[in-house]
Amino acid sequence: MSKFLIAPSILSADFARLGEDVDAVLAAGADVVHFDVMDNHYVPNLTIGPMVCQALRDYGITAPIDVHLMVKPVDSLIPMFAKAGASIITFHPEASEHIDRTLQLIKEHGCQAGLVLNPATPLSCLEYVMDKLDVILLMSVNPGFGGQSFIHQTLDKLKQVKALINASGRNIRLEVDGGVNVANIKEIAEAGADMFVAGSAIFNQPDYKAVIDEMRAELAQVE
Ligand SMILES: O=C(CO)[C@H](O)[C@H](O)COP(=O)(O)O
Repeated sequence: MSKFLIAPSILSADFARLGEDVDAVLAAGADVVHFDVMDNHYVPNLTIGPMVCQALRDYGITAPIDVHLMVKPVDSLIPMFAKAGASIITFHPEASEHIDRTLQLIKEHGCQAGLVLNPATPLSCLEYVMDKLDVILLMSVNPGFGGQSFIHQTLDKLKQVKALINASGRNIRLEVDGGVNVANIKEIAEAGADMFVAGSAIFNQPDYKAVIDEMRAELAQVE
């Protein structure tokens, strides 16, 4: 398997036929299902919860499901998502009263744990918890909606986080989410990302395989 993971955001999938659409994007070569959970409180939009995650598992989806919690508070949803089949659970530090406790809770429930940093969230929130992180997700748009443009300053932030990961000596995935597409994925990988969330760039095209193949071709130039 490539060291780079492509994680289509189902925020841009066809919710009326979600199982089928997720199946199609995995058959087209995606590695991970990115599952955006919004509560109309932490972010100004409302999406899906643990029942939909369970429904995807019941439908037969076996790929890792990467649950991105854009909710506040977060802790009560963690056991529910773990039970519903989440593989990775990430949350925003601003949404948890006790970041260390929330990370531990995710791990106690058998999932990989990660923090999500909004474009203006400082890197200081990573201090003291690097040892508990499996994933660091940098938002390259402000969270809440698909189809926004990539915020260019994220490239510098990626480089800084990559240096922190290298210094920690730990195997932490560096994920990026928002405005990722065929034209910029190479530059994002060069800045240090190894997991790429893309919603509209994939689901808004008729041929998912063609887009994912193009993304892989760009990434192959970095590997
Ligand atoms: O978390 C998100 C928004 O909060 C989405 O995952 C993200 O924006 C992906 O959508 P797109 O690739 O269309 O930008």
